[in-house]
Amino acid sequence: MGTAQQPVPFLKGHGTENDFVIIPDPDDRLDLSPAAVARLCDRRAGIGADGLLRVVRATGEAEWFMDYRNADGSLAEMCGNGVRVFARYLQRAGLAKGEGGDLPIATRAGVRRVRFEDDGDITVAMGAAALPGGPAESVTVTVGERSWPARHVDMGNPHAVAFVASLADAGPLREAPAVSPASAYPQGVNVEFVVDRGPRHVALRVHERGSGETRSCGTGACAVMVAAVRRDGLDPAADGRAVTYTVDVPGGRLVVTEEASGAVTMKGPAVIVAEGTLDAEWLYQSWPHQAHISATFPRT
Ligand SMILES: N[C@@H](CCC[C@H](N)C(=O)O)C(=O)O
Repeated sequence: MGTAQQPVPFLKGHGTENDFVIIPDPDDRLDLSPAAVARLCDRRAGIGADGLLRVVRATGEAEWFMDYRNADGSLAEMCGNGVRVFARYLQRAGLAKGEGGDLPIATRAGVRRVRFEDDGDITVAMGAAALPGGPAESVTVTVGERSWPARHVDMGNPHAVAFVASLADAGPLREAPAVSPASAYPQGVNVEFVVDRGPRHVALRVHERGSGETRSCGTGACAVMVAAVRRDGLDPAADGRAVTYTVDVPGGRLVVTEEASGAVTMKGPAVIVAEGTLDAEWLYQSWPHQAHISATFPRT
């Protein structure tokens, strides 16, 4: 449990403007309720962020576990931008053993390896995408009166990828798009809207499960790339050649590669912008909306 009187250190960072509160908690002492996470991520009454990264010491292949939470306090399996920002924090804190090689980081979706590039970017080995077959392969995304066919892509967390004529077509995205059949996504879904910008170059908007529309989504960029490769009739496995796409997001640019093995890598920036301490009494106070927030995955 956290000690209510002790200030709680935090940092703030972002990757292509997908922003995170980072809470170092090496010894796993803090019990951050969904309400406390939502309070921290609130852009008016809190620090403000799309999600939270709690840094916890792990045992096994990876020395550190990324406890990722969405802005509404719910848990998610994986966060692509988050894992780069998490790695940047470890590097800055002198905790990134394996620098010069690959640094393993544990997530709920399994271990992800990151590499610090000479140009300052961080590359993440995101694992292979899963492309569910059968009725779940093709889903329909609806916003208001408009609907689009979409592809179900799993990057450790669930995505529905819809190719659209214009990024403005989805409107202001104040609410989560409806995705059917709902049975394809029993835990909810992240939705990407995608347009072409040129050969092997796409741009997206994203509505994230648990966070709303954000300026970027790393797992979303990978899901989009994997869907675009198939839409474009490319087959890295059959050709025995990696394929790379540039994926523009509202907050910047990510470069995503699918290897012949199916392994996906994502390269992009990660920045720490501030650090400070949180008032623990504010953080741990009971909150009237607590009853409306639920976590849908196991805690670790
Ligand atoms: N922004 C993230 C994805 C965060 C999790 C997502 N909202 C979910 O619930 O699956 C990324 O960069 O991948």
